[in-house]
Amino acid sequence: MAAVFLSLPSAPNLPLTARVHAVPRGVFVARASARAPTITAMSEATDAETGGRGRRKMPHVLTVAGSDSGAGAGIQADIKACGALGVYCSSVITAVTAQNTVGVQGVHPVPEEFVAEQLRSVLSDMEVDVVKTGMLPSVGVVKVLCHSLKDFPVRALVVDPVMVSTSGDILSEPSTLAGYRNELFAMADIVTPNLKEASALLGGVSVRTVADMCSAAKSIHNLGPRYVLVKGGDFSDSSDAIDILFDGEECHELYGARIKTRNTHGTGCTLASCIAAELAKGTPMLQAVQAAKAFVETALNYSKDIVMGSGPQGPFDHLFRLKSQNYNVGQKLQFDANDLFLYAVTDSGMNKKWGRSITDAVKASIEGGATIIQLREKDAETRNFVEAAMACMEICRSHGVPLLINDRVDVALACDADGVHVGQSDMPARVVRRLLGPRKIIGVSCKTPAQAEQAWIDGADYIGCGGVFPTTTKENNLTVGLNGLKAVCLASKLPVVAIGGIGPGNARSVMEIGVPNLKGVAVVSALFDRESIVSEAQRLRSALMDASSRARLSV
Ligand SMILES: Nc1ncnc2c1ncn2[C@@H]1O[C@H](COP(=O)(O)OP(=O)(O)OP(=O)(O)O)[C@@H](O)[C@H]1O
Ligand SMILES: Cc1ncc(CO)c(N)n1
Ligand SMILES: [Mg+2]
Repeated sequence: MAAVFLSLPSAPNLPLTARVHAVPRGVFVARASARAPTITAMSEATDAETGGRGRRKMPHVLTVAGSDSGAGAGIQADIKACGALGVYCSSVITAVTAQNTVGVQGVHPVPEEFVAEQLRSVLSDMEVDVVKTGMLPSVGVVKVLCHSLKDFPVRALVVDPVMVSTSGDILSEPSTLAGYRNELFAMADIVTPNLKEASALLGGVSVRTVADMCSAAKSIHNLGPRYVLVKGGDFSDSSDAIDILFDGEECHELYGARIKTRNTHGTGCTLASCIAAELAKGTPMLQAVQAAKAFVETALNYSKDIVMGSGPQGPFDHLFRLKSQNYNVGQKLQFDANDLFLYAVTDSGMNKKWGRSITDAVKASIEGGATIIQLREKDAETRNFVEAAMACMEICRSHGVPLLINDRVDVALACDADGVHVGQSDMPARVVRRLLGPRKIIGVSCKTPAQAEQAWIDGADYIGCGGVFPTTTKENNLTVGLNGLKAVCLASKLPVVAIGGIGPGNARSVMEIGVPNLKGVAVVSALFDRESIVSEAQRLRSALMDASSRARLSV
């Protein structure tokens, strides 16, 4: 039983007022069959209460974990991480620890029956989407949790098999290992051991290299979870933070920058909570893991100089976005791939030829229907480019059209653009991601399936594929043709925009290659090397609309 389970959990409000312990189990077991009708009934009631404005469901993660008095890890990290990602987090506490930056001074497990009671309270009432587990101090608690999840299924289960703190203190009985291996893992969508935990789960095998991580991930996958993420935070002599994700078929090497800081207490709890939060929002697993990793890296970077406590491992600040303009202002919550529909790439040479300012070119392309703009200024002075980019940003924001900058991450940062587009010889997308943070849009030009796979691993949001047809805009540009475009689309999970020699006359033939992730066409000369940008954009738009309505009709 891998994915835990599609139906949204819910049950009627139970009379849970001021009781201490022991609620009869049978009451809760019986709820399962009443689940679907209950949701409808609750929606109607709440619609009436909100005066018809509709019911807003908040994504909800339940963390089942231990309390860390120092609040860097455990329940406290989980609540902060979910909160930072806009997700509600309820908490079932399995143990209370006395803990600080020096280590763990004491552990006080919560009685198993009371863990069960907390689980019933939350799961029976509060529409949990995803359960995330952290410190489960005994095999008894693992069993209690498995029972609860069978009674109250949720959409996904994230298991962080916490065993030992970084300070070396034991956080779960050795017998818990058997509970994980024999019961909980089979219900898990993802399990996230660190190097030592991966080794312990496999009877002490050595996990010291990336190849070891990959084979450990495969062996743990045999215990039942759908995905395994072996975390490499403990590879402290590497300049990268490398994690390995095994999806049942392939091992993906996920690279991030290793932040030089002592403030890494709770990275594992935070990572697993962010994965859970993203899954609760509906993000697919692979992207959820990437977003979580980017969050940890950005939080560590923001917090690297914080001084708290005298011990070797300090906490970091999960709520950095509330405090830092860099990580917050004007950011899109999620990239909308449909924005790639009519993608206008400005060209400084062409603007010069037609005597246009870059802002006039941008205004006209938006007026004609462009859905995203990229500024490609190969020969502008930096100061002029930044000024023009700021002016274009204002125009684009006021029309709700995203603006990307070609190649120049510094210019994108300076004008707070929505993102950057890079080619194969520009800065690697994963470095761009590190500089721009998790929420900006990153596009990568790719000609081959291998480049497309790398773009995804590096955390890109979309692929630009071409030149599809021969073009004069780029010298010595290899043409991939419609077949090359199709091969890249089929090989990638990312949305693709086609580029190179495309205009109103051939846009339809491009869109008709019939792959769902081809989202639009990007054009340079078809708009900017023409007398009227507005009317050329309109012609192109109607050719694209025509192609998409035909595609819909033929489905
Ligand atoms: N210094 C660092 N810079 C960047 N990323 C890091 C760093 N340390 C850890 N990470 C990342 O944090 C995530 C958690 O990995 P880690 O191996 O630290 O987990 P853990 O040992 O379970 O953490 P903890 O037990 O301290 O909560 C991984 O994605 C890892 O790559
Ligand atoms: C309560 C708790 N959970 C997890 C960890 C692992 O970081 C910790 N140190 N403390
Ligand atoms: Mg851990």
